[in-house]
Amino acid sequence: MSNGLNQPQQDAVNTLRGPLLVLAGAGSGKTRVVTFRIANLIKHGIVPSRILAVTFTNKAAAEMQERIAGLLGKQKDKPLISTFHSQCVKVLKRHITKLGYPPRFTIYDRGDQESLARQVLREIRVSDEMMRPGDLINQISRWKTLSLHPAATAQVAQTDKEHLASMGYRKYQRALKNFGAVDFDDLLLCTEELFEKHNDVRLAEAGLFDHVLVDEYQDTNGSQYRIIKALARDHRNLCVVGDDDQSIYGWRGAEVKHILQFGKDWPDAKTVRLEYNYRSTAAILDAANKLIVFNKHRHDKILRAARPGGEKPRILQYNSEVDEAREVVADIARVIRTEGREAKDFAILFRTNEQPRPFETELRKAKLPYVVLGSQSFFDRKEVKDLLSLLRTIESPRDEQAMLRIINTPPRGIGAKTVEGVIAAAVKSGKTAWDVMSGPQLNTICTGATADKVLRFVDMLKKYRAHAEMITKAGKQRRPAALAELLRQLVSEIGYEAELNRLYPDPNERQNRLASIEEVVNAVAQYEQGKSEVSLGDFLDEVTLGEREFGDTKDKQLSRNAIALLTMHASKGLEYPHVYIVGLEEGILPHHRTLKAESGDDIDEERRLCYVGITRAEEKLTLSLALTRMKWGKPRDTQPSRFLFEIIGQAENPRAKGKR
Ligand SMILES: Nc1ncnc2c1ncn2[C@@H]1O[C@H](COP(=O)(O)OP(=O)(O)OP(=O)(O)O)[C@@H](O)[C@H]1O
Ligand SMILES: [Mg+2]
Repeated sequence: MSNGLNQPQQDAVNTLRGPLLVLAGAGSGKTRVVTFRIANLIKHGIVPSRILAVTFTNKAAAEMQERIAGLLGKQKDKPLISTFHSQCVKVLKRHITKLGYPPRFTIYDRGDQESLARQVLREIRVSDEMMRPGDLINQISRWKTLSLHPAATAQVAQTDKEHLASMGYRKYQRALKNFGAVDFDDLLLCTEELFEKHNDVRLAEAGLFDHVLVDEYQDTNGSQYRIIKALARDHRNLCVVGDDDQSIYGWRGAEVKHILQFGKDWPDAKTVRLEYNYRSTAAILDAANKLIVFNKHRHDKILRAARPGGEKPRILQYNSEVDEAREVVADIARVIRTEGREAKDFAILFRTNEQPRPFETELRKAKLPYVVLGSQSFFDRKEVKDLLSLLRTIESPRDEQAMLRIINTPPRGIGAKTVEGVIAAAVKSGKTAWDVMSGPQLNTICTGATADKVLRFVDMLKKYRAHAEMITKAGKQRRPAALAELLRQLVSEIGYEAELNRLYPDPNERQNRLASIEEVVNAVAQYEQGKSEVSLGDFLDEVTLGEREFGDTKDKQLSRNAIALLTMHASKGLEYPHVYIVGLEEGILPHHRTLKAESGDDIDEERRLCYVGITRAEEKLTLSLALTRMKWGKPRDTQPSRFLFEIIGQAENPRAKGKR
């Protein structure tokens, strides 16, 4: 072994051309191979910016960028390390007009999607009891991850509910396009469609790179799979790494078959297997291996511990979820105190988003620093949404969701009646609400005084739009923090502070709200730093894609040294010395939704999720459960998760028997 790579790892890193698959278990150094291979390609003269590496999360992308800088030193020209979604945004920015969208499109987040769904359901007269906006969005997303367009869903819909959803989907999609907006799934679908229908676009985009590398390949869905294929088809320099045992996004349309059939798509592919796990001790790895053999349909794989020995995982039972939270936190505090560990060495892993609450309470009581990873609560604050909507309206006036949110916030005398009139006129004439508001039709909708108010609003937006465009054009010549300054002016011109005073009589609350506005301004200023060209649209995209965060950001908190609270889904690829997996109960892990399903496939995915969780631990793993848990305000008895019995060897494995 040299330079920290074992023989097969070196083999992969030194394979500089052609299709390459690294199929290997958790912690075996797959991500390390991707990173070292990029560095090696650069050493062999590949221009860094002609290398594209795709990862699943922004955090993974940032970590990889850092590791490469560590290997090569800081360089000006960098490889492009990106998530699927960010890369698609770049493609769409260059070519989306070919699909009939405006060049400046908006990306809808979950909140925007739901409010549009609410509108659509109202239009087709579906009540909340029949279908909630969230249900419609989930169904649409399921269809989209299968690359089904509205027309196709009318064919596959079977139940009444699915037929309604199909109708809703058609309306939803039409409205999105009208507003010049796309949702997260569309980012992938539209890119796929562009590549499929416009070969010139595909050639131009594929021609930007000589090498494509993909981490966590087991979790690619159909669109992602086809996008990657389209990008790598000509140069064939495609390296994918993954682990079929860690495929945990089947519910989002990911298909393990993509990784298992890599050799069929690329017959000359070289396959490398890694058999040593460098992350976890043998005792932890043993638990993981005992669990995962219970799954059907596995690719046989060897995974040995490079770190011998270690402590056996602990299994702890508590009377209630409150006890569980208190004792886990007390345990962490004890280890920090007596073993000289730091807060950032710990992670508490959950199955559901509701679980962290009691833990947060206990951590606060214990005055331990913590960070909840993967939560977006800051963006859900009213004042932050208001401000971002205002910026979005300035950037892209067709974005009706954003405009309707702020047309009368703070109140400027444009009532609901006027708004309804504008929308009705827009629908009737096939125009956007913005066209109606800024055209002669306005006078037929409202009285002169109201029309004046609308016009003043329109003019204000136009003024800021022109201002923002000037800043973009000025490039490097712009004043420092020019966009942040624009935002400050805007906040003052609309009188937002006075509005806060009116809404929140409590001075503390007001101060809080004001602070989040300040954070948005700060974020804009940070975005501008060191960029040669800036634009409002670019900033907003970064925000929506989660690349840019505000407030007490995760990064800030992490560098502040904090205990990580995260779901097992979000923990993919990460590692911590001490890991606590909590709530190991039937109904939580495996999740109750999967218990109903007839086929065992869903349970298998839950088992893989548990496997992902266990294999995050380097030195010490603690599994815990509560014997009772509150349901609708009453404590209910629980049952230990079947996975616990499997781990400790007290479950019969029908598959192991069948094999012998
Ligand atoms: N040859 C090696 N020598 C020493 N340490 C190694 C070696 N290969 C990998 N490691 C270390 O093992 C740990 C796991 O590596 P890495 O994260 O690349 O694994 P992975 O296969 O991507 O895991 P996962 O499946 O969880 O994504 C890291 O801390 C890495 O630095
Ligand atoms: Mg990895």
